[in-house]
Amino acid sequence: MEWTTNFLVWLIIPFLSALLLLLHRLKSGFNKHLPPGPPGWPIFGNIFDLGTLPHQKLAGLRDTYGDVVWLNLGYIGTMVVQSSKAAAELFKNHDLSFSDRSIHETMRVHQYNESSLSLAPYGPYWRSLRRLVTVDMLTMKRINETVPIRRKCVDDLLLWIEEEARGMDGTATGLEFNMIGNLMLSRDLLDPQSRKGSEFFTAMRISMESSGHTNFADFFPWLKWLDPQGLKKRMEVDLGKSIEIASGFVKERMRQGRAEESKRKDFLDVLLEFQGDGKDEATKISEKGINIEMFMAASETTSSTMEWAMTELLRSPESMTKVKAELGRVIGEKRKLEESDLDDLPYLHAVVKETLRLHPAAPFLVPRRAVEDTKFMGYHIPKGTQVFVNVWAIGREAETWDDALCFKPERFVDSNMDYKGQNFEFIPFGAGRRICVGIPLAYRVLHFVLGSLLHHFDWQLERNVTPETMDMKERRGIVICKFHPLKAVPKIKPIST
Ligand code: HEM
Repeated sequence: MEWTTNFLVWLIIPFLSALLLLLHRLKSGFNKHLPPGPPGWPIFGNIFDLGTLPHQKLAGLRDTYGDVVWLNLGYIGTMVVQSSKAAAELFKNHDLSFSDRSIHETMRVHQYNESSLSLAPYGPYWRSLRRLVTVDMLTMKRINETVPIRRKCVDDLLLWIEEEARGMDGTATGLEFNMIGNLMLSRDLLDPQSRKGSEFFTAMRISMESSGHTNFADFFPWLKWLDPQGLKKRMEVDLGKSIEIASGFVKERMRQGRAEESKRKDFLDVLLEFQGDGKDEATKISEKGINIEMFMAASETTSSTMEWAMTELLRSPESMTKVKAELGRVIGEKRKLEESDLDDLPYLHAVVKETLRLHPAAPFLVPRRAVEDTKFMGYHIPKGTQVFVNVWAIGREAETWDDALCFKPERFVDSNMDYKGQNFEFIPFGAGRRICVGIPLAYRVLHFVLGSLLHHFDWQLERNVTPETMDMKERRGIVICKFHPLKAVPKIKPIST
């Protein structure tokens, strides 16, 4: 009896899936002019074409299918933009049509997506959240007010490295978390005394990894309730833990009033004040949403960029010598790098840009979604299509970049090319309406932390590792980190403080 039931279930599920899929594709433009793409499997479509590192696998399809590729990921039609030409067309002429977000199932746990800026559907709620963040939180004034906090974090880090002499392994991530923690909550999340801080950090890390996995429930909506890989369940636990800890911080602050010791407003104060006004759509903002979001959006992106920068510099001793020579010339050996020095360090800027070109933290941006049926480069793109802009492929396209695969910061030294969304060959922070809101903060953090690490120490590879044999493998996730964390050995230089 049980056998018969199982047999019927396994017969009916694929049949129903195929039928629903066919109806869906007919309705959403199957018979219209979609971009070309690989043929795919029945029912599953192109899910298996994604491989373990989809940005790399899809970049390889450009030669066969051109600048815009179509994939059927189960039920979800997906357009992949693979060239700077197609990206320019998208952002200059169709930004509004592709300004929605595609939301993965794991991001729905604890209603996370409902109070998130990066996942908010394009509309009035997104606009008011975005205004809150750009006008109140991440302004130049606020970033300048928080210089001493970053100074203290970097000093602690330098001291810690000096004492432990343990190299970079895990350090950049820790530092970044610490820093954003301070900016958001005036709190040292990585204080070794703070058990809550380290629990928060671990839970967030696992959440980020879980949300980057291929989840069949994203491609077959009727599997959502089943959560076949258990990813949503795992996310519920880990994100739940992060939210609980962050909410604890918020409640504590509400009890205590503003952080007495600094007398400076931090972002959490801004948020709490804003919630009080009650006139705006975004009054719905809950402590869990925007706080967790800022940790997620800011921490892994900046820390993985720093790790890749250090990796590339250790692989390219000539660039390492040049960047250290510039720091030596501008700062000298007698003092530390300050944020006010950053404008005088063009080679350091070029190192960061070259790193973002080869290793954009979010290789598909944050996936977009078509708000309406759109005619794009002669193709019919149905409403609801998921859109990947493959910035990893764009940063390596041979037509734009000489020696595209080589790390050569010099290419940016006398160039006006910037990552602020105007040069479509170089869009690691995205472009258009939904461009990253954190660019001004990321700019400060990346240059200040990397510059300080380079100026304060001489870095070497571990024994038995050479620039040629260094491991460059990527780990899949929402943010592309190094698969094996970088291990580098610091040599302390005598700098008077
Ligand atoms: C190296 C550092 C960073 C990189 C590479 C990066 C990259 C990105 C990318 C690619 C997007 C999507 C853009 C698009 O769809 O066009 C994005 C969005 C976003 N980023 Fe960043 N980011 C970084 C740092 C930060 C920081 C420091 C913060 C905040 C403190 C932040 C907050 C956000 C938010 C809130 C969004 C969503 C914006 C929206 O949907 O309107 N990011 N980021």
